[in-house]
Amino acid sequence: TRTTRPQRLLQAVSINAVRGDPDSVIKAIDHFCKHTEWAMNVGDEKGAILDLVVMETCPSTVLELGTYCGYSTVRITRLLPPATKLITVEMNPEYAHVARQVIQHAGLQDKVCVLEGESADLIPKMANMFGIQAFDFVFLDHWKDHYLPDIRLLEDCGLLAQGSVVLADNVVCPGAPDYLNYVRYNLKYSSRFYQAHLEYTRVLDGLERSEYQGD
Ligand SMILES: O=C(NCCO)c1cc(-c2ccc(F)cc2)cc(O)c1O
Ligand SMILES: [Mg+2]
Repeated sequence: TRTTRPQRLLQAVSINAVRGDPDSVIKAIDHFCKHTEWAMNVGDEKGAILDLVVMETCPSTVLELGTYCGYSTVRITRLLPPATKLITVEMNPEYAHVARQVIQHAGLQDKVCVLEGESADLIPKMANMFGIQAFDFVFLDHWKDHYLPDIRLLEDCGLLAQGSVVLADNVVCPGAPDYLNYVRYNLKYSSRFYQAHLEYTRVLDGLERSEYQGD
């Protein structure tokens, strides 16, 4: 096929969503994925849980690993107060390019920084790049075998503080068993599981919310 799935998703947004309206961008993507073509966005069911966790955290600093087409970036950023910044990391340049356009269609480009590159390379540079101490909220949605090494790297770089909340997608499907074992049995975290389904399907999946207890 000439176009890619992210490009077809972006076209659905540009045709069906109202410029500057994040909720219409979210609805357009969910409609596209339910009726035209499945795509690996967090989706509406898990997205509603994501919304609740973001709202109860009221974060000032947010990190997302795994932007894809920017669906969860828009979901999170639409809930943040004006002064807040969200940093999202995507290693696939084509995904990053589509995500920037989706985020712009939602009118949220001034609150988001899309970083292209490997999370392991970028995490150690973030404190200096953005003048931040710790992240209040982290959303893990990138390669599932990178969840564990990256949360350890965030700890080692001092980017998690007491009360920091880490929410991980897909802990059942595709699964992140080593990550789950770490956050559930490590006293540095208080973890809980939110049962849900793989986006746009009836396959079981879920989110794991892990609160850092401090050093
Ligand atoms: O790999 C994923 N994300 C990182 C990509 O840069 C990912 C995959 C899937 C999925 C795929 C294929 C299947 F059969 C089941 C699940 C779902 C997701 O929510 C995801 O985030
Ligand atoms: Mg996911």
